[in-house]
Amino acid sequence: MAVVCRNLRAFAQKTSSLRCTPNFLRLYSQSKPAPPKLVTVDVDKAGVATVTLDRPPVNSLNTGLLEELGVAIKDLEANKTRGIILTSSSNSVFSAGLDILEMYEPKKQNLSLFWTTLQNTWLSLYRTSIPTVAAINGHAPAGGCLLALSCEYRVMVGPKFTIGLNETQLGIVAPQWFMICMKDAVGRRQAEMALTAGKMFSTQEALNIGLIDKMVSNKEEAIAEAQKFIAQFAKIPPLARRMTKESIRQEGIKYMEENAIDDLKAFMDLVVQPNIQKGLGMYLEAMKKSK
Ligand SMILES: CCCCCCCCCCC/C=C/C(=O)SCCNC(=O)CCNC(=O)[C@H](O)C(C)(C)COP(=O)(O)OP(=O)(O)OC[C@H]1O[C@@H](n2cnc3c(N)ncnc32)[C@H](O)[C@@H]1OP(=O)(O)O
Repeated sequence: MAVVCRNLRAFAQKTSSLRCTPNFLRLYSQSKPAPPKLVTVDVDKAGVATVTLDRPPVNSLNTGLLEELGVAIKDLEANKTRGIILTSSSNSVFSAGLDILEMYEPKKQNLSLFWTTLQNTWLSLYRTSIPTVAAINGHAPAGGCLLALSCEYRVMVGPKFTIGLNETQLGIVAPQWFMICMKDAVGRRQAEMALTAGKMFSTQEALNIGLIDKMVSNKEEAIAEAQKFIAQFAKIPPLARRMTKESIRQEGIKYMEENAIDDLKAFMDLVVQPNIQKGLGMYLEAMKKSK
């Protein structure tokens, strides 16, 4: 027993002295790599932040990405950033929308956290006082379109990408707050037509109905247009701007503040339905087969 204790003491001394050596730090950092960041933030000299979704291959929105995006927006607000440009690290997809794997055969707790994180991050983006622009450099279906719609201005790379709230095509109904965002951008009539058909718009079609504000031919141009949009606010008194944005977006903000719990319950009840689970499984299979 005494020998065991002595050995343990020797080992403890050895490891505690090892703890600070470069070798130990190297070994420790090798065994515990930091998880890759799913959202990166670059602030330029003018104080404008480019927030890049970076979850290959398609930036599907899982809890981790949504959480990071929410934290990034809060940090940028605290740092008085002059503008946010939301874009993607992919060359062909802005975001594929909600991560279907978060909804397929889920644990109740995870599902609830997923939806609550989506609600909170959406509200942070939708109501932030910072000017926001989506530089949409790829396809933006469903939840991807929602993120773009939550910004104040949308510049999209064309002509080959598509955007829209396609939920009815998947046999589901877009939540009310998704619909409010579409109405905000294109008006009630166009929103009704787009949503009931679950239409995915080409870049040119999206421009025609006001779903996007500008079509450009590459990401660099999209970022330049976004910077131009943000620059105009340098001359506008910030309090007046903030209050106007908050006021004009009142319907969506109020909806979420008053209905978050009911919205969560409706989502949780729906997703666990056997027919929805079966549909999600088939959808995932179909996506794999279409490769
Ligand atoms: C169907 C949802 C029912 C849920 C019921 C609850 C209802 C409440 C929620 C209502 C609101 C829902 C909002 C949503 O956002 S639902 C998600 C809708 N999104 C889509 O339908 C987009 C699907 N994806 C695509 O169309 C294409 O992937 C895309 C055009 C974006 C890109 O095409 P590309 O050819 O470049 O890439 P692949 O299709 O080969 O995909 C690569 C891999 O990524 C996987 N993938 C794609 N999209 C998703 C996704 N949304 N979630 C999870 N995984 C996704 C795809 O399977 C490939 O995986 P593998 O490499 O493993 O095969």
